Amino acid sequence: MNSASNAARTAIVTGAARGIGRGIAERLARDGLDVAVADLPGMRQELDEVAAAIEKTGRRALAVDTDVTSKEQTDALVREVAEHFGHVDVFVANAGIARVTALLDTGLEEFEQVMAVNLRGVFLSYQAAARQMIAQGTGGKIIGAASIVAYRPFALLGPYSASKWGVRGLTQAAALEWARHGITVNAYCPGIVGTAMWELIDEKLAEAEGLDKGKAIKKYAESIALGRVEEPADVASFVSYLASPDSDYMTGQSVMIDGGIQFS
Ligand SMILES: NC(=O)C1=CN([C@@H]2O[C@H](COP(=O)(O)OP(=O)(O)OC[C@H]3O[C@@H](n4cnc5c(N)ncnc54)[C@H](O)[C@@H]3O)[C@@H](O)[C@H]2O)C=CC1
Ligand SMILES: CC(=O)C(C)=O
Repeated sequence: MNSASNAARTAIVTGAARGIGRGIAERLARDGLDVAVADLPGMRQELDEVAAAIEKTGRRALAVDTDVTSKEQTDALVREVAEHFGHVDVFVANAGIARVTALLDTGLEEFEQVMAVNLRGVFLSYQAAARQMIAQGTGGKIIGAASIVAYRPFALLGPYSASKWGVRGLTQAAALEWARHGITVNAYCPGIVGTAMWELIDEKLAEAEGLDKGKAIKKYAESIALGRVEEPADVASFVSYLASPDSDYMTGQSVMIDGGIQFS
């Protein structure tokens, strides 16, 4: 990697107002990067709190309202960060949504909502980040949010699983095409992380399986070899590696970080 040399390296993290994205943003700041955090306008208060937490580490922060399903907004995010920090070295396309739905009951609108955020959003993010990094001539690190369901589906997460398989494919294609620019592209595949997303999944799965609230996540967590539900910090420490020069010889990979649910 040949990142911008004298200035601090910089990162953009989408879906950073809470959960895994917040964990990644704060971890990258502790690693010494200046970090721009992006999320939907409705998450502005939480996003400002994350920016304040980043500044407490001594690094610079920037909060930008961004809907990653919009090409205009995703391009504007990268442009604003490049103008503010001078360069973009790391882009973490973390934003995602989950919908719990049986395939036969899934309407087209719901299917397209999931694809719009989880796959189109990652495509637009990868594209905007790569264009900036190529223009800089510095190389860079592009990192996407996949999931263990990119390798094996969970019941009632069909469209979500398909979107994450898509992220795996996109990550491989981008890695191939952009290697000559010194850009590596990898994705992380968490398992069962205790965030707002799994609160929603638990509620819906419990409803579908006739279980009490909190019981579905408990049941699924029994398959975790390490015996505990994953935390955002577990994902963030792996993303810290992907964002660092230590991972310079790794590209095109979508790697399980799941406490041992799925062995590859
Ligand atoms: N929680 C889990 O168990 C797992 C999560 N993942 C993936 O990790 C990523 C983060 O997940 P969590 O933190 O658990 O979810 P979360 O629901 O807690 O946070 C997701 C964030 O993304 C933001 N977001 C949603 N749509 C957006 C859009 N169109 N534009 C910009 N931001 C948007 C939300 O406002 C929220 O702040 C997602 O891509 C998810 O699919 C993957 C595997 C497991
Ligand atoms: C939300 C998600 O990706 C899983 C595997 O739970």
